[in-house]
Amino acid sequence: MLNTSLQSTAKPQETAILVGVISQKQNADKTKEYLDELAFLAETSGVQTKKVFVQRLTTPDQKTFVGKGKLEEILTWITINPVDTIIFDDELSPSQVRNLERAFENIKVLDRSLLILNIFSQRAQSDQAKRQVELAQYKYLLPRLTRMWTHLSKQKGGIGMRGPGEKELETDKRIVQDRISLLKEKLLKIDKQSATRRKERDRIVRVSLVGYTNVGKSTLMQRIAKTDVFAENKLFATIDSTVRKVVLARIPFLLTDTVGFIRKLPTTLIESFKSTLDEIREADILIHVVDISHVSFEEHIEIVNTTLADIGANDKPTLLVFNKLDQYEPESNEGLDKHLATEEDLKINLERFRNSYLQKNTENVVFISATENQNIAELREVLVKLVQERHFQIYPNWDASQNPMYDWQGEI
Ligand SMILES: Nc1nc2c(ncn2[C@@H]2O[C@H](COP(=O)(O)OP(=O)(O)OP(=O)(O)O)[C@@H](O)[C@H]2O)c(=O)[nH]1
Ligand SMILES: [Mg+2]
Repeated sequence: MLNTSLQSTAKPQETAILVGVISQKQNADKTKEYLDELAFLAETSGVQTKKVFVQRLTTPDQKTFVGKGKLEEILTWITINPVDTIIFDDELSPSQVRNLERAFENIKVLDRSLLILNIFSQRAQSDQAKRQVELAQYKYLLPRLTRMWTHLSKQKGGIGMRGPGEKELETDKRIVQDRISLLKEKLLKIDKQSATRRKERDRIVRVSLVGYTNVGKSTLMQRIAKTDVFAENKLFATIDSTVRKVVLARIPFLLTDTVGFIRKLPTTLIESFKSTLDEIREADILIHVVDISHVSFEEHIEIVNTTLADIGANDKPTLLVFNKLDQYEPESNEGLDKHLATEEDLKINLERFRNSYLQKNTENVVFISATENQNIAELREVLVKLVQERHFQIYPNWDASQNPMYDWQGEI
């Protein structure tokens, strides 16, 4: 009895199928991994993946992303196994969206960008972040203002719905354009305020935590700043930056937790989040956190470095922190079998990573586990060294004993 009553009241979970292509640019392994990540993104926004479809194509089909045959196959599958949503791994062009919506009547058509935008809109807390996401959503939708628009706005609840989609009346491009201008104006005002606020903090060393999404930035922030910062095993747990004042070895500095990066981040989102990214651009020191237990951690490092270069923040003193050491499975030097790996292999693996990244101009490499408290003391030592260097550049005559206000503050 209890079971049925529970079932009848619980809202059924939204379901989806995912579609990706193996192309000249993206081999089978990569595609599988991207689709795993897409499934994680879907899960993060409350959608359960029912099936994944993949097609080999030189490049994605211009009209419908996948070819005719594959489209038929998907349609047949859906007839037997109805789902709410179909999610494509790459950003769809406006005409692809139109064609796919014609093919998949009554099913929501989403792409990776829209899914990410949706997660951002669910998670944004501050006025600034909310408006930034809204702006990105409008910019994304403007060239796609066709059936998709009304389609989204007519749906009751579910993903792809928050933000602009809710306002059914605003189906007119002009209204959307007006809204974009208004949002830009408001954001400009907020920007000016935060620029002033940042200036006021100018004379204190600023450290920013950066990295791919879900690597443990917020968890590490908690370790260092001993505060409650929202950390969760979901993508994009942090959208708004959090700033904390920290004192280590009697040197005060500001520590900022920032939004994680991901591959194929919608371009409209990067544009709208420019001022949030200013926190990173204006930082004195970066702590680049990496999840060493992730199979693609090296690619993640590349993506983060490219994004940093894009926003002009790639020339800062950086502390490279390999996190989740507790979950890392070293490769055995006898072969690649991870089950045969020994403590010695672990050391050799880590040494290899350290050397390879030291060569790539990163002076400081630390291996830690933020949750298990492993090697945090070593991290602290390196961080103190970097902060001190910068601090004494700003205050050549700093004398901690003359600044007793900092004495009582906590240290890790
Ligand atoms: N096993 C293990 N898990 C960790 C470690 N550090 C963090 N995690 C877990 O990884 C998940 C993500 O951690 P967060 O701190 O939210 O990661 P983040 O980088 O802030 O993520 P976003 O804000 O989404 O970009 C959480 O479930 C953490 O508990 C670690 O050292 N070991
Ligand atoms: Mg976070």
